[in-house]
Amino acid sequence: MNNVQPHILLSDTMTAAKYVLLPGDHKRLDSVVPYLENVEHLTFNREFRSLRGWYHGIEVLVVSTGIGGPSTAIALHELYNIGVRNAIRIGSCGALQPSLQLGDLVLACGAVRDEGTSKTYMDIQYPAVPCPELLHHLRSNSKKNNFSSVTGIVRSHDSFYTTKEDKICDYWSAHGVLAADMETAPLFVIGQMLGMRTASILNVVVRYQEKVEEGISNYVDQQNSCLQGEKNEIILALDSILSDSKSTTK
Ligand SMILES: O=P(O)(O)O[C@H]1O[C@H](CO)[C@@H](O)[C@H]1O
Ligand SMILES: O=c1cc[nH]c(=O)[nH]1
Repeated sequence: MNNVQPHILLSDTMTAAKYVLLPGDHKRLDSVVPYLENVEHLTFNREFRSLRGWYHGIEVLVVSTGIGGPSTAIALHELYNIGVRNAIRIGSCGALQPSLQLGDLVLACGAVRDEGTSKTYMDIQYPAVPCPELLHHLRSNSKKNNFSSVTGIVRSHDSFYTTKEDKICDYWSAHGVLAADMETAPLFVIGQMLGMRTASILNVVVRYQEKVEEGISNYVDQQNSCLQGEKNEIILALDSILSDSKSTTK
């Protein structure tokens, strides 16, 4: 069967992986390479770049989703079509709480659906939540590795530069939301609808009330502890895949 998917350009003849890591930025694939064996770079079309490798004998795909819900939804559908059933986002985020430091990891136990993509799939009453077993593995492996992480609700959004951003962030901060990204809510909702197990790890790259452009520029320039956070989230995702593959409860 030749089922090459139109955007990610992968087919089920190219990989038998059941697990995928999903960074937004395609450059983050290079940071995953040192942790995998026998890495093969597969495809690169639009924002979707892919590679596969092995972690302790488990085949793992890594596919970038680009920025935001629509491209993430496309990647998820096409990954489902080639047999992938477990997706862990390895993303970046802006903190919504002053206690969060650069490089801390946020493990999402739910996401505010403040974006358009998940709403086109499912009524807003439907919760955006991860697979409980995958979240459990993230939490226990974070503890084992001694990573600085916190579990809580995140907010997924569609905008960066409206005049209302500060107000919106303060509102969700006051209601205990930990951090903001753009893909976690659609990942959780659409994953659930497809029958895929999902989880999301977010590396803090912008402090609460810091200018978002400055935080992201520093991350892009690889100037700060965000890079350690990025390494930690990759190790955490891979160790959790290993735990999950050994688990009898899935
Ligand atoms: O670094 P990634 O994984 O792309 O995640 C975050 O960074 C992008 C914005 O700069 C958005 O995609 C947001 O969710
Ligand atoms: O504030 C931020 C920072 C990174 N990514 C986001 O989505 N928001």
